[in-house]
Amino acid sequence: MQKTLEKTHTIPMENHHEVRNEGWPFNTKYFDAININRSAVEKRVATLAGRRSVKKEFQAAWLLKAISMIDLTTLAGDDTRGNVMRLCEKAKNPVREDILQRLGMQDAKLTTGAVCVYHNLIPFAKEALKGTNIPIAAVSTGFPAGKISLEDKITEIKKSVAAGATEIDIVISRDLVLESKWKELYDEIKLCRAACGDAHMKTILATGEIPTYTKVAKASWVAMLAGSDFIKTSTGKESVNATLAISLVMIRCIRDYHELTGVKVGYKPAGGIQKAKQALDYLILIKEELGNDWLTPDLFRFGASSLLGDIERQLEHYVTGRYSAGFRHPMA
Ligand SMILES: O=C[C@H](O)COP(=O)(O)O
Repeated sequence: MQKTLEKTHTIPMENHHEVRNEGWPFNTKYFDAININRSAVEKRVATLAGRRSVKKEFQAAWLLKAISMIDLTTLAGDDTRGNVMRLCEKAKNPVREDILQRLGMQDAKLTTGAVCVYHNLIPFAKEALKGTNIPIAAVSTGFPAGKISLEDKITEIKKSVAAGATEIDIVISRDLVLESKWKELYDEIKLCRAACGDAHMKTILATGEIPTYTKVAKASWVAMLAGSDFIKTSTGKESVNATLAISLVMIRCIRDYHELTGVKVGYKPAGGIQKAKQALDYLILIKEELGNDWLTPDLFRFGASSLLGDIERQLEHYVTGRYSAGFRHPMA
């Protein structure tokens, strides 16, 4: 039986967002008064999964949408040309043809939002993605710890852009957050943004290394004021990576920044998002807090290495009624 999705989409598939965040003059007045109540945040997200769910054909449509917002990532010490080439093939064809056909989505030209790799693997991604519009994101600025000089950070960014990355994921100096050196942090991020040129910049806060939600919120503000196109939770290498609670804190800052400036900054939770169900929880949170405008690859991405495999498995279950073994959905 064909389970076509054409009439059941609840989220638009097109991207409309074109305006970049050019930043805003630094002033601590925007975030001085922030004081986040941790238990209120945790209570709000704890009820999310119980209160809201996405069913059947809506779920399949949302999962396809989620795929279009994945930064399909490999950031491993043993990355090779071969596994980056395979990753890119998966980014181009994220769901098996027979599953897409049964969903009536074979002509949707579905791809992931981007691929995300280390700098020295950009040429292989470029080769594999030639002729597509799939962006190459590179992690930069001394990823994952950020413990290099600012001069070296700028040089790294410029090299990645020159090599063909159109998105740069930078890591911030966490010590500046820990010591509340907000103006220094602003200046550092602003210089990184200038070095990115036309490449879009996602600023990784590494929230697992920031001790309070209040500091996460303040760092989110500084990153946006300095011109980040996206704010991103984690490198995937911290002991605590993306969580719904941290996401709530960060996306409310995005909402408030939009109210102040009229500019929409994107959001990227990353690290530890492996299951389709988790992805749906994030999408529900975004829809509830920011609205449908943010449910586009221009304003929302998952940073994930293995999420796609589980989503494909759930889609196969939707069309066949059976679960296949995880190894049938290799590479993400
Ligand atoms: O930015 C992306 C993360 O490094 C991916 O983390 P993950 O391997 O836990 O999915």
